[in-house]
Amino acid sequence: MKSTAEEKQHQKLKVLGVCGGIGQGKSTASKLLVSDLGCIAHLDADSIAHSVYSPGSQAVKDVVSEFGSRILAEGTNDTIDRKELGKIVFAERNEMARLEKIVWPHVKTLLSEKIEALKLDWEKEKKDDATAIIVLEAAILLDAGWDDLLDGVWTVRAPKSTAVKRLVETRNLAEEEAEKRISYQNSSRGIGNIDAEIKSGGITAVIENNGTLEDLKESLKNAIHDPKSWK
Ligand SMILES: CC(C)(COP(=O)(O)OP(=O)(O)OC[C@H]1O[C@@H](n2cnc3c(N)ncnc32)[C@H](O)[C@@H]1O)[C@@H](O)C(=O)NCCC(=O)NCCS
Ligand SMILES: Nc1ncnc2c1ncn2[C@@H]1O[C@H](COP(=O)(O)OP(=O)(O)OP(=O)(O)O)[C@@H](O)[C@H]1O
Repeated sequence: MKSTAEEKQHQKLKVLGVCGGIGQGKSTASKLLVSDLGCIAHLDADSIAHSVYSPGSQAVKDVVSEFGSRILAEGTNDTIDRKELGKIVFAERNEMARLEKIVWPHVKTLLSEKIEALKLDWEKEKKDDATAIIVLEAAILLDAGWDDLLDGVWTVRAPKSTAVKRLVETRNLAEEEAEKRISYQNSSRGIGNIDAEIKSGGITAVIENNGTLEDLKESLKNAIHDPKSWK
């Protein structure tokens, strides 16, 4: 018979952070983890960040007071035009840092609430499921300091040439634009400095994504079952 401690360990619901640069495959990996590998939910930080900009919210007021009314959608005084805001912040790192300072705390609050709600639902169902995992996909999760929410942090990695090819083929981006977007994220933790993050324990597994979707699925499956992939 299992001891109570063993049982608890067995039933623990884990939160897995998936990071990686644009076009490397973090979204594909996160979806596979749920559709094929038994994880129970996929939270996407990009969409959660978008929901922070709901018209009239405190975040919108704070962003407008920082960047001015030029980032409001035409004819409104409470709705952010994300494309306009993007033009400013993607062009200049310091501008993005100002935005992140406002937005990231709101995103973290929403994330924590969503994770708590999923945990409560799972506890109620009392499934004896050793691989009950919530997946949080976020390119910037280490920079944002969300690792305290996580039981493991995996980075999905593909060679730059593969990522550029995939972005050109599937997102209709010009090659130069794809390269520019990849370079933009190179200074993010867990994207441009993977070896140092592995050494310091910031990243607990690297998922190579240079093959087929079946290869990616196999790597993810191995990582789920490898204790070294978890904190
Ligand atoms: C600048 C904003 C308004 C542009 O919105 P838009 O809908 O046009 O683009 P989207 O959000 O889809 O982002 C496009 C790509 O850039 C990446 N990206 C977005 N913000 C950042 C960032 N701070 N650092 C690095 N990459 C980023 C996204 O992961 C995505 O791959 C929006 O990206 C934003 O609010 N960014 C700041 C908040 C943030 O860091 N979000 C990322 C996850 S929380
Ligand atoms: N192993 C693979 N084989 C074939 N295509 C792939 C593979 N992995 C990812 N792709 C494709 O490459 C493109 C980029 O992948 P994905 O959207 O998962 O990247 P991402 O890291 O989430 O990027 P972003 O930061 O923009 O969200 C997608 O169109 C996806 O279908």
